[in-house]
Amino acid sequence: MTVETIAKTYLNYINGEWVASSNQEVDSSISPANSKEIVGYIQRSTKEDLDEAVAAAKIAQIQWRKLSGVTRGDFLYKVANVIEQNIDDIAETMTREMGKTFPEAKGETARGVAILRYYAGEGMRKVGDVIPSTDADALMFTQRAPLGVVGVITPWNFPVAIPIWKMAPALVYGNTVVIKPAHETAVTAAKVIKCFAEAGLPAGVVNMVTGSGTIIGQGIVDHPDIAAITFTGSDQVGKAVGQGALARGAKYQLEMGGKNPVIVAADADLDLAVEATISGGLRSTGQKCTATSRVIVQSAVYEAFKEKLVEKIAQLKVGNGLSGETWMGPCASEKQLNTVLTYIEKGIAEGATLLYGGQRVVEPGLENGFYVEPTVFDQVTSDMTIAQEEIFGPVLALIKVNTLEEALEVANDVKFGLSASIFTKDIGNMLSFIKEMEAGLVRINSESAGVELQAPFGGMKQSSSHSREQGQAAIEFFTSIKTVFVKA
Ligand SMILES: NC(=O)C1=CN([C@@H]2O[C@H](COP(=O)(O)OP(=O)(O)OC[C@H]3O[C@@H](n4cnc5c(N)ncnc54)[C@H](O)[C@@H]3O)[C@@H](O)[C@H]2O)C=CC1
Ligand SMILES: O=C(O)CCC(=O)C(=O)O
Repeated sequence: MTVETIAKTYLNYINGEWVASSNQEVDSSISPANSKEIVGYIQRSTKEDLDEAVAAAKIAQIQWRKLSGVTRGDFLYKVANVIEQNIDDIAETMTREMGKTFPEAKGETARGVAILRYYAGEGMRKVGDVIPSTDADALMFTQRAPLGVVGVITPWNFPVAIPIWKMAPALVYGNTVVIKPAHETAVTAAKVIKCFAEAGLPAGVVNMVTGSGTIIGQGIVDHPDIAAITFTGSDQVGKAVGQGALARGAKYQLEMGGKNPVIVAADADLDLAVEATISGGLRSTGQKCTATSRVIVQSAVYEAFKEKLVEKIAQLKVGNGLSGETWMGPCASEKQLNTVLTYIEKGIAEGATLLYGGQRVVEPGLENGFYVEPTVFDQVTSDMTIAQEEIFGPVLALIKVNTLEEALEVANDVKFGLSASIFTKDIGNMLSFIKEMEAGLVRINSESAGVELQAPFGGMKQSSSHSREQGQAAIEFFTSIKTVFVKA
């Protein structure tokens, strides 16, 4: 039976008003824990809706940029407070809509609050430098100017934190925003945008248009009045977004895939390494761009590590993320489940040994959800598809190496370079890893996932557009530098 009675319809937010799409069409957002459950109806918007949102953002920017950073920051403090008041509802919606467990969803929402407060404070920090001029009578300094309207295109895996870590800096530096959230998590996004509305932001400063990637996402890429685009999502779409933006001279920032390794050195604390591999690889059902997916283990401890890993994984409870007993929820969508199952089949076909899991979970109560077992492959080699491509699911590939040099070679043998971690007690190993590892985040004795909001976040190689988000790094994308020369 389809549970439709509680499903509400969520509207676009344009110029301070909640409005239906111009074609009156909606899509249902279903729960991955039970595909019969409709979480809500969301607008299947048109190019005209996007045009309206961009026009509103463009007009609103004229006044918004004139406010002081402190005043803009004050609005963000208010948004943070409203989200905090609604944290349980937002987190529960996130769990119902994309499947991650309620504690993870609540943690992510709290992280959104902290990000807002961080960037609210940013409104009081310096926005330029004084630089000595060769002319002793002149004053030369830099000033940060906003870009204009920023288009924000976000994925479903962090439906609260990612929109906020893009919107908060965009706003505090004087830009206005049009966001197109992932369609899979548009109800959660609408609840977040409602908090921006309740905080009293002026009309047009934040606008949300839901819809397909090909119409609304592509519309943002092509729109002449959108000055900059910030994107997180797949490698393939990200590259197309970058090309489209470049073609019309818009600024762009891309965060895309990862194929993150953990190296377990012969001297590692194996219990710690096992915990971190499980947490980094399987939390959020492996659907993080920072998730651990390759586990590169020195031969001296390979068998012992493997045994401990499988023993712990066997204890993980898969189920509905709203149940207190659940450790791992479903994949976020049927498409994602099928992607994961296809990669598992490829792993087997290419000769890896399936050590644990590998099956869809269809036990009573879960048969209508997109559940898959946590999965471990043994005897993986670096050339296999499961060791090269981003799976975005709870699949770990164990790779045996003899030396640390070999471990680093394998760790770097992918096109991505987002996050990497090593477990070792040896300072020499740590220093080699920090120096040689081609990744934007290198972590010692800690899992590959988990980003601190006050530090730069982004990848090397093909994981990003070589830019960084979050912390102080955000100012580089969301502003332009003016060099000012004043001669009295
Ligand atoms: N790095 C990350 O955090 C993420 C990576 N992924 C990877 O991507 C794979 C596919 O997931 P999807 O949700 O399909 O990612 P996607 O890249 O298709 O979607 C990300 C965002 O881009 C939008 N989009 C789609 N087509 C577009 C276009 N032509 N122009 C502009 N925007 C467009 C989507 O509507 C969504 O808002 C996953 O299996 C995973 O490997 C997915 C989500 C997040
Ligand atoms: O590891 C994290 O907390 C952030 C991951 C992330 O940014 C992503 O998956 O898109």
